[in-house]
Amino acid sequence: MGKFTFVETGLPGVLVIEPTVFGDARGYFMETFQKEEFAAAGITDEFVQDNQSKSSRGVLRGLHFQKEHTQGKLVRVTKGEVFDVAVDCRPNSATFGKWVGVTLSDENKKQFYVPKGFAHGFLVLSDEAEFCYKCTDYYDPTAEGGIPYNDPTVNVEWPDCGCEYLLSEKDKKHEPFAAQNFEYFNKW
Ligand SMILES: Cc1cn([C@H]2C[C@H](O)[C@@H](COP(=O)(O)OP(=O)(O)O[C@H]3O[C@H](C)C(=O)[C@H](O)[C@H]3O)O2)c(=O)[nH]c1=O
Repeated sequence: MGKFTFVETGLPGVLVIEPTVFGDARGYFMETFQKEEFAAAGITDEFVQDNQSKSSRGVLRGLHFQKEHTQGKLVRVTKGEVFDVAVDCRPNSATFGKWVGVTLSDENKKQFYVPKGFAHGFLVLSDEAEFCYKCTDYYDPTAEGGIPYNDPTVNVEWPDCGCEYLLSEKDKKHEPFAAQNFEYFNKW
């Protein structure tokens, strides 16, 4: 009996995953990853690294990718709420430059799968948010890349978070999407 519902999005390969939650008088239990079920849904790459970050309201981390060791990511929120975004950066894709977003929260317990070849980022909508994710390749700081969160070509429609955005210095300096050559994603 499957414990997950896999929901397609406007971008092929990008999935929203809804776990079965078993509630009782003590609280709840849910499985958050299951190799066989995820493989049957097309998520077959092995996860090799887990990450966790905490951010306050208005923090916007992204939109990031790795040019080498490009990472597929299975993301979820264990506290608070974020608007999570994936951008297709694969030049040979029919949805190149297109984005999809989903609200992830500890309430809705939804997960989001961002495949290799996509940029990823999120905006925190709650006072604080804890963000946990699995990656299909290792961190490689020499391969870091990104696009501006407000890139005019991609045009992500970020929701109101009730305050100014807080970005890292790195995230203030990404080259525009249209100025970049994403040939390293041709093979995904
Ligand atoms: C990503 C990463 C970072 N770090 C170190 C490097 C820095 O000293 C510190 C903060 O790194 P950074 O500012 O790149 O963290 P984020 O802005 O949250 O970056 C992440 O943001 C978006 C949402 C992503 O999808 C990526 O996983 C990643 O790019 O953690 C590591 O040691 N390992 C790692 O895998």
